[in-house]
Amino acid sequence: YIPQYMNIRTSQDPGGFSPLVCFILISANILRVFFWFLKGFELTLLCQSVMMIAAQLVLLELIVRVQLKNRPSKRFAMENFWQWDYFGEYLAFLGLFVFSIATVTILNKLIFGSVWITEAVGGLALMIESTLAMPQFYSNWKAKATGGLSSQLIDVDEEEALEELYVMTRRRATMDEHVLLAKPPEAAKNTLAGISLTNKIKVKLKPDLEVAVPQNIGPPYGSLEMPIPTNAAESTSNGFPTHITKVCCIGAGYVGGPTCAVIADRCPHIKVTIVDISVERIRLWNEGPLPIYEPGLEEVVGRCRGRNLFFTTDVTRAIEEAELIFVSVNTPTKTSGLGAGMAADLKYIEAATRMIVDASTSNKIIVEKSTVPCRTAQSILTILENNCRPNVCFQVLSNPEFLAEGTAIADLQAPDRILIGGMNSPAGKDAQEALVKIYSNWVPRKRIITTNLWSSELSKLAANAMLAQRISSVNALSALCEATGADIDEVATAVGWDTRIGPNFLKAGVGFGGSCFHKDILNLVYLCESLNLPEVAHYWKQVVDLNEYQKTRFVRKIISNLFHTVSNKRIAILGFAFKKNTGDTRETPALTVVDCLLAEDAQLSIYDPVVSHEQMLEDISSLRRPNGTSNITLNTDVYEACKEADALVVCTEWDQFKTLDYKRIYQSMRKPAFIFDGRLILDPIELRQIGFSVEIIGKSQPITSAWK
Ligand SMILES: NC(=O)c1ccc[n+]([C@@H]2O[C@H](COP(=O)([O-])OP(=O)(O)OC[C@H]3O[C@@H](n4cnc5c(N)ncnc54)[C@H](O)[C@@H]3O)[C@@H](O)[C@H]2O)c1
Ligand SMILES: O=c1ccn([C@@H]2O[C@H](COP(=O)(O)OP(=O)(O)O[C@H]3O[C@H](CO)[C@@H](O)[C@H](O)[C@H]3O)[C@@H](O)[C@H]2O)c(=O)[nH]1
Repeated sequence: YIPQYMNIRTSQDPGGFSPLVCFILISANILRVFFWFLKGFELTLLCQSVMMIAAQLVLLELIVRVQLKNRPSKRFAMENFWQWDYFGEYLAFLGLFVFSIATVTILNKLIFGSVWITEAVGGLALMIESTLAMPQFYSNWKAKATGGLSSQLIDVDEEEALEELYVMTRRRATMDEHVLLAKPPEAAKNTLAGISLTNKIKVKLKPDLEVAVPQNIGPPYGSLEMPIPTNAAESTSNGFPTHITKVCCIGAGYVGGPTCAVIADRCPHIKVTIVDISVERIRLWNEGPLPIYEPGLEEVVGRCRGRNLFFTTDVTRAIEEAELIFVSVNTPTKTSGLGAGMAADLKYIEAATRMIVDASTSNKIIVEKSTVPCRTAQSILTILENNCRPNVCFQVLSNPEFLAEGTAIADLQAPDRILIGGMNSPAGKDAQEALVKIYSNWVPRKRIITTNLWSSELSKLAANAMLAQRISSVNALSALCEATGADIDEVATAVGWDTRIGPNFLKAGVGFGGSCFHKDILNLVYLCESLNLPEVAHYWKQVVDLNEYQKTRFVRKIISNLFHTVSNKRIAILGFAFKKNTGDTRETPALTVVDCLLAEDAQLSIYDPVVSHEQMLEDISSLRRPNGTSNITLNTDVYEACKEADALVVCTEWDQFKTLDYKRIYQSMRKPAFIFDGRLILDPIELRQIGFSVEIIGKSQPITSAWK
């Protein structure tokens, strides 16, 4: 119980350890002590009982003190048995217990002399002690993990367990079930113990096994008292700090905000300052509501803001004091000039670089977080070299970000890998090592990959291109499924079971959206063209072309099913974000659907649970349709959006669309009532039974035959 005590004291969280264990051991041993008076057994065993009572009282006192901080108060009453707030209340109960047993013992010793009463006291002690595993078993069974048991108690290999936790977290994240590793590393170790124990008793892990990581875990770890070092960081002979204590991030967007908030959360010893030129964005980061919607982000920011995480527009000061600077500004596709519509616009990268060099009076490590064309680091270095103050040096690293929106926090807390590219020089290696050390605070070392600069830059574009290529491949097959009668979900499952292919990222749909895939592939295509590799450029261009085809193919399907005209028909668009669990609408396929339907004179009512109406209006206005937004109604209630509609079109896979009351919706619609599922989330059989005419991407009408 000493490791148990130490764990609880360090994490200030009893985790899954049940205080009922203390109750059982104290009461059983009190009975044993009295049993000794009645039937004197060996003195050593009596000593053991006394020591156990003392040890459990010490442990209980700590648990009671810690748990009061983490949960609502519970009054001293029987219905709250052994969950009371104060240690004195437990002592009062135990006093009463001792008094009762003492009375029985004295009466038996002096008056009754019954062997039965003697044996009953001893037997009761044994019976109570034999239930020892029950409370812990119950609490671990409820949590589906053995959190609360110290790893020493159950003897697990923590390295191995950490890897298992990683794999499970990743698996759940890819299953789109949001997982928050909101626990401090120390407490997470308790969770790990549970996973290994589960393996030990050879229970096969279920894919949906709960990783016992409650989202709200009470006080932040890395306590508020932890000082933020003000002294200069340690430097190497190359003049670059190896232990970073102050980090700045330029760009408080979808990447900069969450990434650096997680760094601050996981590294309480590092001061993280996020800067942006947008005064409004910084105001929202400081005052809320946060400028971006990302599950779990509020909790992370809430834990660190004002402690070691700061948001400011004072760019110069933040750069000046930082030892390492992430550049996380936007790199959109160029809209005019050379490479318009294809090449990445690097004006924000250049502006940020010039801001850095102007404000720097000491050596700094610059980290490219933004997605950039291969060899951008060279341009950054050249600008820095030509403008730096005397005796000020820079190192440039490439550290692309692989988070996906909607699961950003889980992705950042348990990344598949961290990629760090750097120069192959002693100073370059030192700079890489400094960044490796930051990530090592929560990412296993073997998942941190170091490469040369250009490999790292290109790997980011390559990863996105290959992910998007999978979606375009499955979407191409979905057209074939509709033509042949095959079912794309069944095909994708069958194909994905091949371990060489794997099951992830094979969901057919209305086409991929988001700020990255489209722009990054075009960026890659432009790079190939500029390097005189037209065949390679053509190959990747097909991924984007097929995506455009898929979006318009879906709209054609809608129009042809609605008797080749949607003029003045009311169509409900369900979902406007580019994917679920985000409010981001950049490159959302919903906008293409809206655009095409407006071109056909349809009346659209749009509903999205997260995207703001202002954002939708801004996006739709950018289409510059002759009627503007007059054919659009924006709804805050999904049932209102569907009322009197001729058709529903699912554009985003929000979970709530799976459980709507479709009978009620059907009754409120014009007939025949159509549903077009662009995300393959609805049950066609159930909907057809209600009366809907259902069209789903990659699925054709069921086979008809006289034989049932
Ligand atoms: N969004 C994603 O999911 C994602 C994932 C991985 C990588 N990326 C890449 O990360 C980069 C950033 O993407 P994002 O989605 O966070 O963009 P974003 O538009 O949300 O944020 C960029 C921020 O940078 C600020 N900015 C621009 N120039 C600045 C300057 N000179 N000084 C201070 N602030 C400045 C902007 O005001 C904006 O707030 C892009 O290169 C993108 O391709 C994005
Ligand atoms: O099987 C799938 C998976 C995704 N999508 C669609 O693809 C788009 C992109 O989805 P996702 O990749 O999950 O989100 P992003 O936030 O765009 O993340 C991608 O782009 C980021 C920016 O570069 C990278 O960091 C991530 O690794 C990469 O997944 C969305 O419209 C999804 O609906 C599908 O249609 N089918």
